[in-house]
Amino acid sequence: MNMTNEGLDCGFHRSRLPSEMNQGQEGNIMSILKNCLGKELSKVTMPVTLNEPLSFLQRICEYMEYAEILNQASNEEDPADRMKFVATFAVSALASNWERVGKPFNPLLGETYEFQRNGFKIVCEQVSHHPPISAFHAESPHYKFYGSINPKIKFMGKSIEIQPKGVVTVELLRWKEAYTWSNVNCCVHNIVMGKLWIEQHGTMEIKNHSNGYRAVLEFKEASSTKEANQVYGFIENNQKIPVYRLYGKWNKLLRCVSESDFQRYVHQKSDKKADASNDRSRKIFSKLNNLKMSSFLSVSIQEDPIDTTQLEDLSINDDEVQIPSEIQSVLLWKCNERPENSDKYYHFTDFAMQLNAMDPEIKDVLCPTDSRLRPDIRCLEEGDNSGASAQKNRLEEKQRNRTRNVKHNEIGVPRWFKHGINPLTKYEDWMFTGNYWERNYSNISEIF
Ligand SMILES: CC(C)CCC[C@@H](C)[C@H]1CC[C@H]2[C@@H]3CC=C4C[C@@H](O)CC[C@]4(C)[C@H]3CC[C@]12C
Repeated sequence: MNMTNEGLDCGFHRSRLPSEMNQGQEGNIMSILKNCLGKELSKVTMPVTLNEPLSFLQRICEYMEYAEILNQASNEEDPADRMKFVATFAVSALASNWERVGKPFNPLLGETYEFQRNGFKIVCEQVSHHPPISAFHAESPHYKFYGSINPKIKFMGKSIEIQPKGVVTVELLRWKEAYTWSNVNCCVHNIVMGKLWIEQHGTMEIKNHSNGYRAVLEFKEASSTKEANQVYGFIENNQKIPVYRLYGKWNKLLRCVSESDFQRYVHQKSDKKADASNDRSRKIFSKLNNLKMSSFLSVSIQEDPIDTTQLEDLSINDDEVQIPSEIQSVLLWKCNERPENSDKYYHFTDFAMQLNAMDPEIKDVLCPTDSRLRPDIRCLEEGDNSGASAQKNRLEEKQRNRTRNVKHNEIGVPRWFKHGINPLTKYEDWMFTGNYWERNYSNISEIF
C-alpha cells in the first residue's frame, strides 16, 4: 500500500520527460476538423502536433494511479463500505484526465503494454482496429480490474464529445464479488477558439453483482468554471435504502457522510438564523439532497422544499469541501499534486511521466509489441516532431499492409485476450487468457 515509494517495481523514477512539448501544440485544430462535423474521429488522421507521447494503452494504465484504494475496499467487512471504496477508486481513476488535451496515439492492432507497480500488474492489448478496442487486465493479491474501452469520438462543431464505450469490472477476491460500471462521457471544449478544457459529465452507476448494492454518481456538467468537476452521489443497499452520500470533485477529492448524519442535517433546516458557514454547508447538503429527487432515484425522503436560488452560487471550495464540524465527514481520497512544470509536459501527472520510461531492468524482457518500443511515440517524447510524424506514417502503412484482406485472428490478434461471456457479470467481455507473464513471445508478429 505504499504509493509514495515510487518505482518500487519499476526501478527508477523520472520527474519530467526528456524534452518539453513544442509550443502551439493546440494550433490549428479547426483546419483539420472542418470537414469532420459529426464524423467518427477515430478514422481521421491527425498531425502528431496534437498528440501526447503516450499510446492509448498507456493512458488506460492511468486508471491505476490510486489502485491502493481497492486494497482498502477489500479490507472492509461491510458491503456498503466496500462499495464506498470501489466508487472512490472509480472517481480517482478519472482524475488524470484534468487538463489533458493532447491526443494519445491510436494503438496499432496487436500492440501491447505492461506495467507493474506496488503489488499490481496490468496488461493491455489492442484487440480490434475498426472499431478501436483496447482490452486491459490488472491483478493483485486482493483484486482484479479489467475491461475494454472503445472510445467513440465525435466532433460537434465547438467541442469534441468522447464516449468511452465499454464496461469495466472490479473483482474483490476475498469476497468473490464483481462490481461493474461504465465511464462517463468526456468533452473537450473550445475547439474553435479559447483555451481547450476537459469536462467529464454524466451518471455513473456501479453495481455489485453479488448482493445488489449500488452506487450512483453524478458528474455534473459545468454551468460555470466555479462549478466545474463536481461529483456527487450516494450508495444504497439491496433494499434501495441510501447508506452514504459522497461528494467532491473528480480532479481534487472525494468525501463521504453517512445517510443518518445527512438526514439529520437536512432536517435541521428550520433554524433560519444559521451563521454564514452553516448556511454554506446547508447549500451543499441541499444540493446533495436535490440529487435524491432526480429521476434515477427510487427512494423518496420527506423534506422541505429546496430553495433552488441558493443552489446557483454554491461552489465547492477548490482545496477542501467545507462541511459543518458537527457532521462527521470522511475524506476518502485526495488527488496528488501535478509535478512542477507539468504544463510543459502535456499536463502529465507524475504517474504518467513514468509510463513511457524505458526501465533498463525490463528492457530485455519486454514483449516486442510493447508501446514503449514504438518509435513514433519515442520521437515525440524526445521533441522530434518530424521524426514522430514520419514514423507514425510508416507504422500505419505497415499496419495497412499487414491487415489488408485478413481476419484479425489470422495474424494472431488478439493474443492475450479472448472474447466471451464473463461468468460473474454475464456480460460480453474481453477476458485475459492469463499467460502473458510467462513471457513466451513465439508467433508474435512484428508491428513496429
Ligand atoms: C484534436 C484534439 C484536440 C483531440 C484531443 C482529444 C483527446 C483530449 C481525447 C481523445 C481520446 C480521449 C480519451 C478516450 C477515452 C477515455 C477513457 C475514459 O474512461 C476517460 C477519458 C478518456 C481517457 C478520453 C480523454 C480525452 C481523450 C484523450
